[in-house]
Amino acid sequence: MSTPVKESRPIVISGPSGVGKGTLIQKLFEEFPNTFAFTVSHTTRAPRAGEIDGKDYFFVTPSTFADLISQGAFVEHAKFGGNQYGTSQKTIADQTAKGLIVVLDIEMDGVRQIQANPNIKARYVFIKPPSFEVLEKRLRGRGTEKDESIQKRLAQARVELDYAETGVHDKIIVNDNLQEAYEELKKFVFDSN
Ligand SMILES: Nc1ncnc2c1ncn2[C@@H]1O[C@H](COP(=O)(O)OP(=O)(O)OP(=O)(O)O)[C@@H](O)[C@H]1O
Repeated sequence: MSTPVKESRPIVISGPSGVGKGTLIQKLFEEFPNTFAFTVSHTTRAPRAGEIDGKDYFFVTPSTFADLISQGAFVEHAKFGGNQYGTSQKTIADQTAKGLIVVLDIEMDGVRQIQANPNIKARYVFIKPPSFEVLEKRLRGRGTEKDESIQKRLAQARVELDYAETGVHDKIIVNDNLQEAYEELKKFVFDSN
């Protein structure tokens, strides 16, 4: 079922690794399968078990990634946890042209770059953990990262949380109770302009 929306500006969802962005976005897509669209990011990181090239990410080598940067293909690209991630201008334009609302799940440097890009008029949501301790617990509980990667993500999380304090996002949602956070996200997506 598709739901009428007031506008089709892309929604940029950011927040520290492990805070629950993927979980919230998945719920939104499940409830409204014909309203939203993902853009498939490019990354130099290795696929996790079950991830499919071209669906979850375009998995590329560092050299291909560098070529795409020099061609100006990305609206944002960033290095995180030793790997590079980028969103192409084309993937956003293609989905918006279909009448879908693009949902972007990106981290802080990417948010900054999109905010500086006059061609993209997005709305910005920050997902915040109830506490740093809870964030660490979720990240460990997910079981996808080695300890070194968890430490990197937690260090980056502090920087992300400080950035959110500067008031650059349109909406900040604390993901404590998942259902409540999801309701807040839906309200923002469908109600505000
Ligand atoms: N409100 C919540 N309460 C308890 N656990 C949660 C909540 N939201 C998400 N989780 C759990 O926390 C873990 C991290 O969630 P998720 O993978 O969605 O994070 P993420 O922000 O997408 O991380 P990354 O940026 O690394 O992809 C998952 O195991 C998820 O099930």
